Amino acid sequence: MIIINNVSKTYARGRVKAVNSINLEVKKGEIFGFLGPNGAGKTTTIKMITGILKPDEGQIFINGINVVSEPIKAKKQIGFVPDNPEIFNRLTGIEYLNFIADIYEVDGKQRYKKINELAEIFEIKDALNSSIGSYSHGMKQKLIIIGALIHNPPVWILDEPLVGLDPKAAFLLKEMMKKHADNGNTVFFSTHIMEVAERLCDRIGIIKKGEIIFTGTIDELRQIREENDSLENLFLELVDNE
Ligand SMILES: Nc1ncnc2c1ncn2[C@@H]1O[C@H](COP(=O)(O)OP(=O)(O)OP(=O)(O)O)[C@@H](O)[C@H]1O
Repeated sequence: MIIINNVSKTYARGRVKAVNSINLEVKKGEIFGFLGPNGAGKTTTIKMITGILKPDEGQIFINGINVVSEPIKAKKQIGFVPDNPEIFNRLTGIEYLNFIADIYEVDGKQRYKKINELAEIFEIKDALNSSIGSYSHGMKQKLIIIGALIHNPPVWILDEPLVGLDPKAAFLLKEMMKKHADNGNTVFFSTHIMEVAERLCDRIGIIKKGEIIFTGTIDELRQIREENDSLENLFLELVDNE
């Protein structure tokens, strides 16, 4: 479960208000899509949820753990896939995964099982002994996803996870996200594409210029957007973005 209470964040010494007093609650068993156009504040919010950035105001709890006051404990709950897969090019895939498994104190048996299972699913087993520098964008992304899930985290946070993945890998990841939520866990992901959210999410939140302008189901969005011009325009913008 993720709780975001009145969270704000500014950049450039307060000149850029990236996130403005947002409130969100994502429950266990739920896939939550965080939607918004470019520059809306999605990545900033995700960086605060994962403890990379500290909110200027407000609090964030992951399964009841305060991200700022108990950062290590909170991070153990989270599997995080960032939007940019630029990672340690000089390591081999398996060195990277072992490094991540060491940080999360995953024992040998579990890491072997998880790496085997996920590398098989994403078809990068044969590449694990090659250096990451030789990987394509999609392969790096798959490696990051495996690394993010190696410690079996209950809460998945994914920043634009489907961008750059081939259709088969995107399908597999979506299936994994559904299964994870069906097992009673939490999945939070950002996207700027309405269609992705429509197909995958139990609920969505829409952020625009740092403010949450809608939370609810896709059906609820359909009902109210006809009466709300600004939401309707944003909806069309997000659909056009595809
Ligand atoms: N390090 C930074 N310094 C100054 N301004 C920043 C910084 N990072 C983000 N911003 C600004 O904060 C706002 C929110 O950016 P953010 O990256 O969170 O949006 P986003 O919704 O993730 O966008 P995108 O879909 O393009 O990734 C934007 O106006 C952006 O220009």
